[in-house]
Amino acid sequence: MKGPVYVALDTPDIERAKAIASKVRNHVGGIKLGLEFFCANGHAGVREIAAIGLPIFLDLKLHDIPNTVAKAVQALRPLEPAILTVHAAGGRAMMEDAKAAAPIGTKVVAVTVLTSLDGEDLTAIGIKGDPHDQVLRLTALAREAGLDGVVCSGEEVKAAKALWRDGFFVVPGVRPADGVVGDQKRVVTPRKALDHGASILVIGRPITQAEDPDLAARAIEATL
Ligand SMILES: O=c1ccn([C@@H]2O[C@H](COP(=O)(O)O)[C@@H](O)[C@H]2O)c(=O)[nH]1
Repeated sequence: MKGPVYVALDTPDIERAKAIASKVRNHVGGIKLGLEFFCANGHAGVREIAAIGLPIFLDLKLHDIPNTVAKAVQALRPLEPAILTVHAAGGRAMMEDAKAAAPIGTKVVAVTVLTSLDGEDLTAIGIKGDPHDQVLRLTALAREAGLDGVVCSGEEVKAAKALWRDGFFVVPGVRPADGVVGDQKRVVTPRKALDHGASILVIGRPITQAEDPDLAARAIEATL
């Protein structure tokens, strides 16, 4: 695998996405495309970015009844993403059906607790316990459902990995030591996320909103 950083290209503007991808391509291991990009550009947009030659992580965080999610994954099959996300909160059957519908080479990973949420946010939506407990509960469920791994913050990845030695761990909410945190609440540095067991790091704004995205990607790479 190339470097562990997947750059999140969160923009509806395909030309901007292509420009950033081309600038940072030698200093990242892959490209993450999420809802903002996909809703604006669809399959054709994903294909254009994939033509740059880096693995594509399609972060659509699918969450619906099992049949609907399975059909959505089937519709995504021609894109053959390297990684695809569903929400673990969709339940075991939904995750099983998503995995069954995915292409053989696609890692299907489950979002546990969004890195933008803290304990208070969980209480507000009726989830007792802290993010750590909930991440471990959903990691165990994702493993039972036959998925490839989970998305969690760098604060939980060590414990999640202890539970699932050969799981694939995606860590967003990653900020360089002096980085702007923004809407993220459970944040660690790239180095710490890797030391604690992350398989890949998802980094968006610290790279994409930097004056020089290539320099920002290089600076992050140098800390790893
Ligand atoms: O729990 C999660 C799951 C996914 N994300 C996504 O990662 C990037 C993070 O972007 P930054 O600009 O580095 O904050 C973004 O695309 C999210 O949709 C996440 O942040 N947390």
